[in-house]
Amino acid sequence: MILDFIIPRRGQSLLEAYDQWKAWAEPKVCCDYSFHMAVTWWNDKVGEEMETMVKERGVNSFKMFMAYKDVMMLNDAEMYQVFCRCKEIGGLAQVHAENGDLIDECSKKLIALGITGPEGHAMCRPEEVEGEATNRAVTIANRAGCPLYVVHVMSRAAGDVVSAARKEGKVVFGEPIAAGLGVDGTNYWDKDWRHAAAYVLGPPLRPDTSTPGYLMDLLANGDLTCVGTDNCTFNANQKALGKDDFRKIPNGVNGVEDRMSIVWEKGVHSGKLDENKFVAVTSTNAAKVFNLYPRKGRIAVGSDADIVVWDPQATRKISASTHHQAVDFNIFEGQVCHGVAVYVLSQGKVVVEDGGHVKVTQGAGKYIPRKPFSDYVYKRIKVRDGLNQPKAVEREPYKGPVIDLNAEPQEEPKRVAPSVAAEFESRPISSRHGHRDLHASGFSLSGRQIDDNRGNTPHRRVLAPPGGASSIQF
Ligand SMILES: NC(=O)NCCC(=O)O
Ligand SMILES: [Zn+2]
Repeated sequence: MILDFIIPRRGQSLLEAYDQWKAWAEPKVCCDYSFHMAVTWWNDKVGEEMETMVKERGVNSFKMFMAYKDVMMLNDAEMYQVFCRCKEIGGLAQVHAENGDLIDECSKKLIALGITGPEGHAMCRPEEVEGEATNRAVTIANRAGCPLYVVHVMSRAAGDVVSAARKEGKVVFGEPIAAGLGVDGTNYWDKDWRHAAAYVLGPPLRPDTSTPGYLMDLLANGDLTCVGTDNCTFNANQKALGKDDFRKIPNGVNGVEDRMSIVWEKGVHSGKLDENKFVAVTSTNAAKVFNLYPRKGRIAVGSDADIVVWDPQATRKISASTHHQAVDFNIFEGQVCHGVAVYVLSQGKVVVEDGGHVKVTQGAGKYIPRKPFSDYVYKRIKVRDGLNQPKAVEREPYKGPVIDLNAEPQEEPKRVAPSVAAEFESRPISSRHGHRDLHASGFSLSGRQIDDNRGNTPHRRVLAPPGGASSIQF
């Protein structure tokens, strides 16, 4: 089964986008499928449509972009609103965590410096940009009391944020993808433009070559939960839209077809995961998080017969020349992986046999609606909400005087000589607060006044610094 992302255009109705994606899928899809919904803009109507998505279309996960400024990016306040809405309707908030403002600024600088190739894509979004956004998403989710799923965790920094949040007990899930576990970001510096551009995705692969192994370690210890792919392929001539400007290279790489082999090779064959953990991170955990379990993610009477017969000893060499995906490049080209799917059954029918021969029927895949409030995600949240209702302090009402800080000042005391009073009144009104600007006053913090030398004029003292709520004593 696959879960695809519906991505409405900014301003487009979620329902309309759903219908469009469904119409694309229905005649072609070869296995069961369901949808996540991206929330690329926000207003009350979007909030209402999210509820319709959950109740009438079986969509229970909503992705927000913290990157792609001016196209799909939401700001923090909008994210908070969407997270709150997710919580009300039992949806799972998903984030693409990168700081879109910083990426935008930095990429402009790089272009001005003449760095236009794919390496610029990695240089303008270093891992702190992912780490910061991941931390911000965790914070916003925590303020909204909403569970969070971080899609495509691509760096040590982001992985560490997810680990720390989980250690603190926050309901946060992190998803590495096949690309991040199988290859690294040194490819962006390849001399062949076509090769380098083929690896462009967001967040990028990291030039730190220890990153794939580190992400696998987090998967092994349970800090990361499910292996996704974010499969989103473009041919070389489509990537070439950005031949003179890395910002125009369409983001996305392959992953679905090779995901299982990559996880087996880098995880099980390396001794980091056992076979049971392999099943959990490639299937069962996702079924639980997205509320498909036990229909999917389990082999048992009553569950769907989507089954892989796996030969752990067999090997295969990954190549664009033999793969089945509609793309002319494979980011795992040449890798030899242990672990081969000898047979695959979908809905009880054999769709792959003899270690690779595919025989599917287009349109045979069924849309699988998903219910909200998945236990795996929401059970802890519900208990906590029951225990932690915010409560006001009970106290006697305040009965003293209340001063209106915006009211016109009282008449100046009579004892101030008229010329001094005129000088005081002539100080400009500050544009920000509508009050007199004490920084420009003749008062001094030492207590010295403009009229100190005037015979019997009384002495005035400022009790609080300028800019704050000062009171002047006579
Ligand atoms: N990972 C990736 O670049 N996919 C394309 C859209 C997205 O950024 O999620
Ligand atoms: Zn994304």
